[in-house]
Amino acid sequence: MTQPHSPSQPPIAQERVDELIDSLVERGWYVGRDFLPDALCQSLLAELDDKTRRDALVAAGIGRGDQHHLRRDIRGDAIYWLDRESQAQRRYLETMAELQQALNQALFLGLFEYEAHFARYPPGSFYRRHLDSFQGRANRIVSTVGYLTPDWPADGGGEMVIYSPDDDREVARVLPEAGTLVCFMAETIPHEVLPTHRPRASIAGWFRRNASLGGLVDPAR
Ligand SMILES: O=C(O)CCC(=O)C(=O)O
Ligand SMILES: [Fe+2]
Repeated sequence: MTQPHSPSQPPIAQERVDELIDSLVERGWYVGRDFLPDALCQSLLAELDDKTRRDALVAAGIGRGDQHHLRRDIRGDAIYWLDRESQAQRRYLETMAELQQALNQALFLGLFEYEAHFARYPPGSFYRRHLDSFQGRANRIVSTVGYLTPDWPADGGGEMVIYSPDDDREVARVLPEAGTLVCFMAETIPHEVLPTHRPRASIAGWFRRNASLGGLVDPAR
């Protein structure tokens, strides 16, 4: 019997990776439904639920380093940075490493690192429109968001809205349904999370290039 994700078997079909790359080139963003395996999403959600019960999540802030501060009027999620401690996390990170390799081969992006956190948005929370690359530190090159909550209803709120970088028009509205992966250029694609009506679980992550500032290597967070 074949294992659902045996190490020799790439978890994502090549056609899906090609589709993602084409869309990034054409539009700067990609939305893939059923991109992530169900069993993987279930394990990751169980892990996030467990961390939530154990109070291991921290309130998310904006900015990094000295500039980091809480702004509940801007974002209301709680996060946990991936630390490779579980099989499910390692599997997710392996999948992203494959994607990183494919992006580098196709687009010469020079991505060399990936950082990601679990995010839980409690009912009523949101993340206002923003770009993912911090000003003056253009080191987050490509963003990814993988959704973990199964059976998300059409009226559940919490959609991710993507805007055109050219004219600010809304170009996509994505239900945060388990298995969906969104990928976009971090420096140019404005996006937001609309207020959610139920607990919303995801993994947000960023492929980075190393940026050094004043001789210091940029810290990851
Ligand atoms: O969860 C999402 O849909 C997007 C989250 C986001 O934009 C972020 O964490 O930067
Ligand atoms: Fe974002």
